Amino acid sequence: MTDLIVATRNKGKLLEIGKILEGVHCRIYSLADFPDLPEIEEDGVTFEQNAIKKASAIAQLTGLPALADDSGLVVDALGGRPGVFSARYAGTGATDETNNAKLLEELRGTPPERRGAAFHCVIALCLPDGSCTTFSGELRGSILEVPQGGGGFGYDPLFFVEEEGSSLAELPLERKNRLSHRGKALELLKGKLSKA
Ligand SMILES: O=c1nc[nH]c2c1ncn2[C@H]1C[C@H](O)[C@@H](COP(=O)(O)OP(=O)(O)OP(=O)(O)O)O1
Ligand SMILES: [Mg+2]
Repeated sequence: MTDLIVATRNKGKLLEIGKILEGVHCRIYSLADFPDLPEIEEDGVTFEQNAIKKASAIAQLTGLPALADDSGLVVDALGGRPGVFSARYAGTGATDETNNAKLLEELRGTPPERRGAAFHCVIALCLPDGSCTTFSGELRGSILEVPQGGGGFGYDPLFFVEEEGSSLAELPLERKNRLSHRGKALELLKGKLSKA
């Protein structure tokens, strides 16, 4: 494989994925290289369905092997919500800020021992012929009561990682990549690429 397009509109994800793929012998494109591509509707009910939908649509439209990431936050006390709806948790026009505010609001009064959560990530790699492979990763942690740190994106300032004693937003990108749901899924993908 000599070309690969990373099919995400999320700049935080793109940065993390780009760093992990640095050593891969492949020319890496992003959606910015193809400004006319349409928005792909994420109407699947699982991370896997949405990842495959995004990657296969972009592979078809560009004629390039495409990689997509579908990920989200699964909160124990909320019965797994926001899950696949993480990006739209606070409704239409949701931003990282409004999503984080809604999460704090929904967990108000929930004690630390019941604030467990996990990030899930499914990476799909699809070829223009329609064939797809998926890789997944998970990271467990808990939801803080007050945001901590200025790095990362999304729910990072509220996601506390026990082993690090800090939120994901307090970790340098490379350290986050080493332990994150996305990092784990992409390492599996890299293992596969190196044998391809
Ligand atoms: O490491 C992470 N650190 C913090 N937050 C995260 C992370 N990973 C996923 N998330 C959150 C962000 C967003 O609210 C949702 C992903 O939604 P998701 O549809 O997969 O991505 P997106 O719409 O931002 O970009 P795109 O679909 O173009 O790849 O979960
Ligand atoms: Mg999305």
